[in-house]
Amino acid sequence: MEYMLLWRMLPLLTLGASFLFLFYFQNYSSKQLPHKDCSLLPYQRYWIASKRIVTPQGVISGAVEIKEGKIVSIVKEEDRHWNSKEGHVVDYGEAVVMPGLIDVHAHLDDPGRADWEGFPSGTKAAAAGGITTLVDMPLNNFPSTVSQETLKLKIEAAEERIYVDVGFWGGLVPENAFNSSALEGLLNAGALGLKSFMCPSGINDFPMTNISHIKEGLSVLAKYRRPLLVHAELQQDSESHLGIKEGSDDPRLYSTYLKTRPPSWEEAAIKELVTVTKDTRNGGPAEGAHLHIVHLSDSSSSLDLIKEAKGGGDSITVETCPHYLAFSAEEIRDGDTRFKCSPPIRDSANKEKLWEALLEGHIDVLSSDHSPTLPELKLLDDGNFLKAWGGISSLQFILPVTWSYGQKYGVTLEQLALWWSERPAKFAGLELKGAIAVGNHADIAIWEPEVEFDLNDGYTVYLKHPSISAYMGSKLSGRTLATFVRGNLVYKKEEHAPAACGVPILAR
Ligand SMILES: NC(=O)NC(NC(N)=O)C(=O)[O-]
Ligand SMILES: [Zn+2]
Ligand SMILES: [Zn+2]
Repeated sequence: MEYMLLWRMLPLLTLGASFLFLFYFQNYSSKQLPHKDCSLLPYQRYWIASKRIVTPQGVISGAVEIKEGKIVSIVKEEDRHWNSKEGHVVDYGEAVVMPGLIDVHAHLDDPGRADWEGFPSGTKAAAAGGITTLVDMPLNNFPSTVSQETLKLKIEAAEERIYVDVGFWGGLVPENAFNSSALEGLLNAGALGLKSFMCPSGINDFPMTNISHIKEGLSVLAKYRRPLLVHAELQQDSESHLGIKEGSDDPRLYSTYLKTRPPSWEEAAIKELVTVTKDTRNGGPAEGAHLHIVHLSDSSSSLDLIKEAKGGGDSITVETCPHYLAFSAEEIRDGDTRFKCSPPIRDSANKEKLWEALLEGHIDVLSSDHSPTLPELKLLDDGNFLKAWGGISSLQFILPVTWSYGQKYGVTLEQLALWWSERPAKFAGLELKGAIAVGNHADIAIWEPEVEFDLNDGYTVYLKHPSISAYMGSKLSGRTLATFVRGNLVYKKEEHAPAACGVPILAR
């Protein structure tokens, strides 16, 4: 009897199921397909033409065909038939068409301290600077991103509030380091890798790790083939930082701050790190894991240790930031705490050696380490370097800064693409990003290297607190004309697309 009833109900059940399917599918696809407010260009299929397109095979004159967010063909000028092909052509003339920048180290402070930066302002600034993907750091937001649950808060906070794509690093802290299921939960939830500090981070709910925590972290990451990023400064109790005398050393002098964090701190941290990166070698117990040293400042002994580890087959990379390449300690004016960061900006000889290492390929990638705060916490009036918040605000300017300060060293467009797109994409595991190549996301920055501008009050800065940026007041060259994220024109000459259509990037 019951059996008969089931048979009679079957058509009804099938109908119900198909409605459910249709409903789900429509919802799903409406989320996936960009709506018209995502882009300032009303085409799904079009060409971007220019005399200077930066591809992994070199700079070409020609056009890039984009269809539904992806690059579907790249045609050289001499093969002129793209002209006759269907589709709208946006001709940028002499402007440079480059892969969008990928910044693997940015603190957007959202949720919890969105008044320091926040997803909307941070990603608008990114788009205005030619950045198409950011990887957000797990600290300075509150709570810190150290668990599956807190990563979920990040993803929720990003929803419909990001103008470029954003991935997330999770935090490796003493609380989760020996708890592999907690770490796996965080990695399964989509963290692209983990980040830890070997010195106090300045954030209470993000305590520092020691080398045993780091070794444990690497062993879990090995299974996922994802990286561990480390802030490598290890406090040395000896001479230096205790050497400054309260009262006699003026806290408004940059040199006073410099003494508190000598290069020996970086060297000591890296010395410990390379004892565990041996495990990442082929056949080693943590093969598959990777260690990445963030924001290297010391270009002497610290760098030598990294080179040696690389030479031995350790899976290790290192980044530096535009501020270490642009500024030197001698130029920082008394009380100008906009320049305070850790590790500190060192002397000009150190800077020259950093450039050399970058040009020779010993430094792998560049990142902003955009780490803003409230202007009050920068103590600009006081100018006390010892008490001010450490962190440089730079996100919108990283391309013109690298380009402008790189002129002296003959930096090429291909090198910019390597340091800011190709290698960061590979390092963060972003398979469809980082190069203008067929099949990749159409993440593209259009900019004019020769156009100079003054970063003064008349310049439109999208960062929440422009006044704390160390670059305000400088003259730079390289203006962003337009930025495309997965084919959406998200930024064009001081205008953003009405809707925030960046997506969270989650590792699988
Ligand atoms: N809590 C921070 O954002 N710290 C940052 N501060 C800097 N770099 O001065 C960093 O990345 O270490
Ligand atoms: Zn750091
Ligand atoms: Zn940082």
